[in-house]
Amino acid sequence: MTDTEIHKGLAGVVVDTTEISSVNQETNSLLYRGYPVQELAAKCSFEQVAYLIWHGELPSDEELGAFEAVERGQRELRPEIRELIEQTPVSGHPMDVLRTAVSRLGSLETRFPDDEQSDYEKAVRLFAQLPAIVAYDQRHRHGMDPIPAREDLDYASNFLWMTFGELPDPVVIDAFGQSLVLYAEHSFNASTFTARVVASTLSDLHSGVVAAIGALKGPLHGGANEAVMATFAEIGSASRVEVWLDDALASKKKIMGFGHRVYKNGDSRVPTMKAALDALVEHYNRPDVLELYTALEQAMGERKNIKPNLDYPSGPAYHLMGFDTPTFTPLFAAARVTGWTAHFIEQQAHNSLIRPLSVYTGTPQRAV
Ligand SMILES: CC(=O)SCCNC(=O)CCNC(=O)[C@H](O)C(C)(C)COP(=O)(O)OP(=O)(O)OC[C@H]1O[C@@H](n2cnc3c(N)ncnc32)[C@H](O)[C@@H]1OP(=O)(O)O
Ligand SMILES: O=C([O-])CC(=O)C(=O)O
Repeated sequence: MTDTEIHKGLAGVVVDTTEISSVNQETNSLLYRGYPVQELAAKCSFEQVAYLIWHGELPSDEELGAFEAVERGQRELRPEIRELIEQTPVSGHPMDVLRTAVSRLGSLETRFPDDEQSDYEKAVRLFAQLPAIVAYDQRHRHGMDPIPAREDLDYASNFLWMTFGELPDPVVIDAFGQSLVLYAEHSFNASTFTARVVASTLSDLHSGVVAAIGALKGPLHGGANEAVMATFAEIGSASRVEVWLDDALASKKKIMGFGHRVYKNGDSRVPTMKAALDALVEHYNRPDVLELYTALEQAMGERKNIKPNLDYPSGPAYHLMGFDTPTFTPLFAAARVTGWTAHFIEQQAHNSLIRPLSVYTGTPQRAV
C-alpha cells in the first residue's frame, strides 16, 4: 500500500513499538520501563536507572554491585582519546570532539561477535568512558590537564571530580545526578530515531551513537540547553526580558528551551529539574538567575502560551554547577547514550529496515 499523504517531520506518525519508555502527552508523564521518571530521579542513582533502561528491571544489590564494578573499571581515558582531544583545536565544538572520539572508540572495538551481548558490553564501555571525554575536553579548552577517574566514587560524583578536580556540595551532586536520570531516555526523539535508522541497516553500535550525537547537536534538539544559556547571556537581566522577547518574536526567532513536539502542555521532566535548579540557586546564592528564568518563562506564557522543555532548567543548572556552556549538550549525550544504545539493541532484535517514501516534486522526466 502506498500512502501519499505527507507527514512532514513524521509528526504524529507511529513507526514502531518500544518496551523502553513511554511519553504520554495526555497525562504529561514519562515512564522508563513502567517507572515514573520523577520517582526514579528522587530514589535511584543514575547507574540504577541505566541498568533499568538496558535490562528492563531495576538491579538487585548484587546486580548493581557487579554492574558498578564493570563501569568503574572502564572509566579511564584511553591514550588514543586523550591524544585526539589534545589535537582538536580549542575552537572546535565539544560535540564534534565527542562524535569523533566515539567514532575512534568504535574503531578500537572488535566487530565480532556482533550480537546483543557484545552490543550491551560496548554500550557499557561507552557509558563508562563518555564522562572522561567530556570532562577532559572542558579542561583542555581551559588549558588544564585531565584528572584521573576515581573508582571509589559513583558515576555522577566521579564525573564532577574529573571535570573540576574537587567534589562539590551534595546538593550539587544530587542535582547533577537527577539531570542525568531525566536526560537518559525519551522514546523516539530525533537522535534516538537516528540511532534506530542506523541500527536498521544492521550497522554497528558505535555508528549508531555517532549518528545520534550528530542529531542531538542541533539547537532544535539537545543543542537547546546550550542555546538557553546564550539567550540568558544576551538578555542579561530580568528587567530586559520583555523588550528582548518582543523583538525576538517579531523577528520570528525560536526561543530556545521552549516548546516540544510531543508535550504541548509542558514537559513532564521540567518540575523535577526546576526543583533541582532552585536548590542550586539557593546553594550558590544566585537569585538573579532565577529572576531571569521566571521572567522569560512568564513572558513566553503570556505571549505564545508555550511552555519550557527540559533544556530550559538544565541549561542554567549546568551553568551554576560550573560547566562551560559548550559542554552542556555533551552532558546530555553522556546521559542519553543509555537510551540510544538500548534502542539500537531493541531495533536489531525486531528489525525491519527503516526506509520511508517521498513524493517527487522535481522536474518531470526529460531527455538528456
Ligand atoms: C530535550 C529536547 O530536545 S526538547 C526540544 C529542545 N528544542 C528547543 O528548545 C528549540 C525551540 N523549540 C522549537 O523549535 C520547537 O518547539 C520544537 C522543534 C521543539 C518542536 O517543534 P514542533 O513540534 O515542530 O512545533 P512547531 O514548530 O510546529 O510549533 C508550533 C507553533 O509554535 C511556535 N513555536 C514552537 N516552539 C517555539 C519556540 N521555542 N519559540 C517560538 N515559537 C515557537 C512555532 O513557531 C509554531 O507557530 P506557528 O504555528 O505560528 O507557525
Ligand atoms: O522527545 C523529543 O522530541 C525531544 C526530547 O525531549 C528528548 O529527546 O529528551
